[in-house]
Amino acid sequence: MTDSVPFGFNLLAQDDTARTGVITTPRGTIRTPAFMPVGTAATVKAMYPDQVRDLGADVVLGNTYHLMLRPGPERMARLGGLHRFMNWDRPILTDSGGFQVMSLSALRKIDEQGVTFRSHIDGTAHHMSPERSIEIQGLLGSDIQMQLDECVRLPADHAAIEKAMHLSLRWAERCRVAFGEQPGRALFGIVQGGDVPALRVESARALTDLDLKGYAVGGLAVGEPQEVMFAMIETVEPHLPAAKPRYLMGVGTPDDILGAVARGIDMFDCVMPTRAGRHGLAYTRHGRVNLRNARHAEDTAPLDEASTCPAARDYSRAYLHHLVRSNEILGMMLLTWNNLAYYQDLMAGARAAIRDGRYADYCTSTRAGWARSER
Ligand SMILES: CNc1nc2c(CC[C@H]3O[C@@H](OC)[C@H](O)[C@@H]3O)c3nc(N)[nH]c(=O)c3cc2[nH]1
Repeated sequence: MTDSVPFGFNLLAQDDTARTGVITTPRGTIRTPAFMPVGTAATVKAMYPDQVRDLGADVVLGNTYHLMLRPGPERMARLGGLHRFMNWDRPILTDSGGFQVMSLSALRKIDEQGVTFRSHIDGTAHHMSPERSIEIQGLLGSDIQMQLDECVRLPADHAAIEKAMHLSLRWAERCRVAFGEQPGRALFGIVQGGDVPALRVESARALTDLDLKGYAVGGLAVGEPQEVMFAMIETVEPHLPAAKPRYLMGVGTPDDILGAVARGIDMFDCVMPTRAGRHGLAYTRHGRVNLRNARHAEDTAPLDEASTCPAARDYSRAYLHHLVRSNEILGMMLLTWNNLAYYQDLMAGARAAIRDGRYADYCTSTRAGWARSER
């Protein structure tokens, strides 16, 4: 990887508040709006890396919390870093680990210094400070690194949301110092503030003053209704620099993504397409299809004969139903492949529609296709 190519973002077109652009990194470009397949433990589950690339993904996610516990950051560095480890030579974005500590580990504590927790794998005690999170992401070789933050589950009281947002701001500053100057890599801040508009604006403005290379909207997709999520994006968007990428963490369904793109978001990650694939659920142009359902038992039609993805085009629903009912590994592989291909097709369609100034029509026709669902 060369640092000759600085991290950058070029806005190509806008359609109302929706944007399309290109993020440049030393390991390749990222077309936005972008969906980033989740590769938590150094693998996009049930997928080969070249399949992930071929279906159109420009970037995948790794996860600091999981990788710091296994195989460990120093070992990963000795092995040449995460890209070589997982045979993915394009950009990788890593989350900072705070969210997983709160959702996965036992016996955790948050204080000014950082998070203290016990591994959900072997119960060993760990401490992660903002500085250590940045050090770990550097040892992994991450191209886009996230600040350590405190994400509050909703609903929550105003005091708890404010306290976590202010702590996250102090941690953003410490991450910026620890990250230093790395031209080819990016540190993103994470806007917090729960469902309180004033706190959201305060967080966005303070992070913008740090002049980071990108901004995530965090603290959402944590149990709030979609309209609250959209309202918070609308609140924050005007206070984020237009020239920097915006990343909505952990989102979401195809409908969430269309709505968030319309409100100015550029990057998404979500376990939905991969996790649903492992549970027999297919995302298609015609809506969601539950292949476990007996009505597919003799349906010789594929999921989508018009798809370029072999998993959607070359296998009957009857066969997929059989694989899912038999809990066969190939069922998880084919449905994961189909779902990630569908998400990438959805993003490619959105990018083209924004370029052509017809994004509203694209959303209407895409949603109409889902309504014809449950074939
Ligand atoms: C699902 N909803 C949701 N996920 C979220 C994640 C994890 C995404 C990360 O969690 C992992 O997926 C579960 C992936 O590896 C991804 O990188 C968040 N991470 C941080 N640091 N801060 C947040 O405010 C935050 C909010 C989220 N809301």
